[in-house]
Amino acid sequence: MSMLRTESLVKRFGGILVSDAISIDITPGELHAIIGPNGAGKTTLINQLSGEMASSSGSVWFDGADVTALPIHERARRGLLRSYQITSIFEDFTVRENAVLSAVGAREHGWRFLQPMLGRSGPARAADEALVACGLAARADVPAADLAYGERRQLEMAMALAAQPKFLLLDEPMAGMSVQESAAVVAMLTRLKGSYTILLIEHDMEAVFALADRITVLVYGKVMFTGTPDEIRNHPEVRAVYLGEEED
Ligand SMILES: Nc1ncnc2c1ncn2[C@@H]1O[C@H](COP(=O)(O)OP(=O)(O)OP(=O)(O)O)[C@@H](O)[C@H]1O
Repeated sequence: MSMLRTESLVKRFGGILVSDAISIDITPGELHAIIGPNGAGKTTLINQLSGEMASSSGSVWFDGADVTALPIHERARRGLLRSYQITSIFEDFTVRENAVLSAVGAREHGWRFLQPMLGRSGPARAADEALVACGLAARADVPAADLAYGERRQLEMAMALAAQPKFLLLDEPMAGMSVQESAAVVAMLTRLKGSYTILLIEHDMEAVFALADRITVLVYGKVMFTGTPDEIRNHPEVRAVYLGEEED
């Protein structure tokens, strides 16, 4: 059974075909990476999966249901979540308050309940677990405004996890990070692996090959190949078109 599946998904911008009949299939608990040269259509595909962009044709199936026609918030409510689409970080709130707010928001209780919720089991527990998973437990009581760039990205991820999604769409979570910050994100994703189903777009090939169960190579909007990291490494066409280009 698949958690997320697309059938011949197409996106056209005017006359330009950006997603060219993409069919992918992601199983529960899998960490699936999408790689491809700049402009291959990776971000467009994530936009189509999250619901930020309507598809020109084809379908998206999530958790057994056809969600192609559903708007972004309805897909999020069903547990298909893109990390940054969570409420933006509130600077004056502590790290923990931000995570609790996200957990409360996901349950559609609304804001005014934030204060009492901080002491309650459901959202507070989800928030604390998310902070531990993202390596931010020791920073829980720090105002979000005091976080370093890498920690802010970790908080965004913690806020997504606090909402207890079934599926996480991660678009370049390591972009703009230092080597140490990237290593912290790889460690975090390694801990999360298996507990969540994750689609990861990332240019850092070392991270992708360390983390992914399977990788899909996208070139000019088309799926060139899907396989395990070893299969990708040894695929002549992929090496020539993509990995070779990266080495250059
Ligand atoms: N709103 C838009 N209107 C017209 N063309 C677009 C639009 N969004 C994206 N494109 C085009 O679609 C193609 C794919 O873009 P996309 O950002 O999805 O690629 P990508 O693989 O994510 O690239 P990168 O690795 O550089 O982030 C590009 O040629 C881009 O110019």
